[in-house]
Amino acid sequence: MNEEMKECYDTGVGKSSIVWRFVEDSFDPNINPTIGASFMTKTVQYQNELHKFLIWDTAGQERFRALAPMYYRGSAAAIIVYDITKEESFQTLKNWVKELRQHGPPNIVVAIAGNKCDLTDAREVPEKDAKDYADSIHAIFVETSAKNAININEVFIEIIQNKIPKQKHIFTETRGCGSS
Ligand SMILES: Nc1nc2c(ncn2[C@@H]2O[C@H](COP(=O)(O)OP(=O)(O)OP(=O)(O)O)[C@@H](O)[C@H]2O)c(=O)[nH]1
Repeated sequence: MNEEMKECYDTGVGKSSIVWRFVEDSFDPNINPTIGASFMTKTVQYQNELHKFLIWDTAGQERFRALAPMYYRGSAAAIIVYDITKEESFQTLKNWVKELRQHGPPNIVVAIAGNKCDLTDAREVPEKDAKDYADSIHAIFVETSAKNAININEVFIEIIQNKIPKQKHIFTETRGCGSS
């Protein structure tokens, strides 16, 4: 991990909630923080083909951040999550992008998810700023709400459209610090 990742703001951005919404179509307002990492799978049909996602949901707490490379090293795609109501989480995300570029697989598909878009009154990160940043690094970008099921399936469909090989892992993370 680099020096910039000392400050970690990726816990609680909604990584697990996004995965739960995608895999189980449910939402738990009292979900516990992830310990270490959790693993889930989901198969979706898209344009007459089955695509199986093997998803590592990494922990956002700083004490787990050193584990992240174990999960992203073998991954075909990474969903990096920030909270649109927390500017710091967007800055942390940029550090994660740098880390993935430096140490991740060379052709990893990167998707940026600005989660909690249902909390518009508390927004701190303008959608345009995040979209411009994502475009500048050729990443997929969507604003999501795990709570209201907004754009959750769309993130994964966009990853399929970016032509990741079948049966590859997905790594979700939020940071610039660790993952979730
Ligand atoms: N309003 C709103 N709350 C959300 C949303 N997604 C998650 N939350 C809430 O945010 C809190 C943290 O969600 P988690 O899914 O545990 O976040 P995480 O990023 O996995 O957290 P760590 O496991 O600590 O890294 C929980 O109280 C969720 O209910 C969302 O889209 N909208």
